[in-house]
Amino acid sequence: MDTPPLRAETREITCDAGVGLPDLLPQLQPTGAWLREGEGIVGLGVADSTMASGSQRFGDLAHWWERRRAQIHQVRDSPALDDVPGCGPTVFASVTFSSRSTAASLLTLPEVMIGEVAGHRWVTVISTDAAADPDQPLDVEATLTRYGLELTSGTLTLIDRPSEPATYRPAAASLPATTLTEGTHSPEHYLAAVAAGVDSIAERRLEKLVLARDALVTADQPLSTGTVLSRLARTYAGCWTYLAGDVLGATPEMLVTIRQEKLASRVLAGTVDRRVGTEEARGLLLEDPKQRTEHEIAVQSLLSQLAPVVEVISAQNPPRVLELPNVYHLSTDVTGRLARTADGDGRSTLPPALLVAERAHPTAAVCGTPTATAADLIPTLEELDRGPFTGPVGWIDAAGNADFGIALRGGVLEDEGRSIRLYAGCGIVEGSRPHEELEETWAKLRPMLSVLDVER
Ligand SMILES: C=C(O[C@H]1C=CC=C(C(=O)O)[C@@H]1O)C(=O)O
Repeated sequence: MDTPPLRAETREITCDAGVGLPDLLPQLQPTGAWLREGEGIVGLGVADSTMASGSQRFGDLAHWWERRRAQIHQVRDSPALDDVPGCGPTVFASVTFSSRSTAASLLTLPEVMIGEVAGHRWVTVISTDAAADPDQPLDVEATLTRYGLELTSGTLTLIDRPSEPATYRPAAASLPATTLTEGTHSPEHYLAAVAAGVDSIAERRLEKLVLARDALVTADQPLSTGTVLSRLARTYAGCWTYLAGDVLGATPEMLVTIRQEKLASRVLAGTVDRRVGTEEARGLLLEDPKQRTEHEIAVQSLLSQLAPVVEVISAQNPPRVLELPNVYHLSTDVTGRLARTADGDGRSTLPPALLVAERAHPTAAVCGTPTATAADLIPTLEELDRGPFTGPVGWIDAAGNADFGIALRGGVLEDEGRSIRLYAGCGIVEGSRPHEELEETWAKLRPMLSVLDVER
């Protein structure tokens, strides 16, 4: 199919003093987001997009972006932005956990992107007007106006911004009243699924598997996605707050970060509720063989799955304890270097980011060991289509840099944003107790429940 070439213009900007992306979000209707510690990228509108499904979904999406990015004519007003990851035309990505999911895996190229990374701030506007004269500059200001933004002398503001920048703070931005209801199954169904998983482990059919459940939050009006993301980005600032398609949340787990040939990952497995004190939690995680085994299985799965595409890879050892506002996790950071291969013309190339993510997915933090046995057993016991939950979520820029988190601690918007289906799961190993795992799912649902103002 013939697709028209796209034009992209990136401009360096400033914002009012003290105003960052989380302050702008409640007034915007983002179509993509990726934020950590107040920095990141937010997308508005859609310039182009694609969907894929089945076992070829990673390859199909990778192929689309390889072709599409080569068709974008880029202009930048500042060389300082040249090597900033995520700057310029960037797609937001969400890939389903299972190749058998009925949900779509997708890439979205927004029409407008606002970014802030390492002190650099910018807007990128992508022209969707195929009939426009390619020699005429893009009307960046007019495009921004359509999204409620104003760019004057290089300063980006909301058109109807509050008179005092301090009142950008979204404390007052409210959400409609919400109600929590049971998901696809009852909590008893989850207890039975975990008990059956423990039995399969006792029969030595597998060593570990991750079992999830869902819960539904409904409202009488559409939920403001920008407000939900802004709240997550503030409360869970150390996590990666994400939106791609209909999936959003704040994940603490990084599947792969790619910066040219450099690769990094953060593996989490092993959890203790934050209601326990720090010293006690450290003991419960670092000195419990069950938690250490569950964690080690997840680290080894990532290392062995990435082995074919890396030259060098190493994992921090021993793991450390990561403190989040809702839970503590055992955490291992992994770093490595991607292997170059020769393409058809003999040029040395790096594997596309989506194909690296395909290798890494699914780790035993979201599936199990052996992977194929766990992947077969999970749908039988969960009786759930996870859709994008526990799949890779993030972004890829035109230079091939990418961040793919694991879509955890989040949910999928349904009914035109009037409801959101939340998901949480737990790693099951020998000795796991169903009631403790059910309680752990509540701790993992807490970030979303709290930003949605849901009392449990
Ligand atoms: C499957 C989830 O978490 C995974 C990631 C970190 C710790 C986990 C655990 O301790 O069970 C899970 O493997 C979830 O948050 O829904």
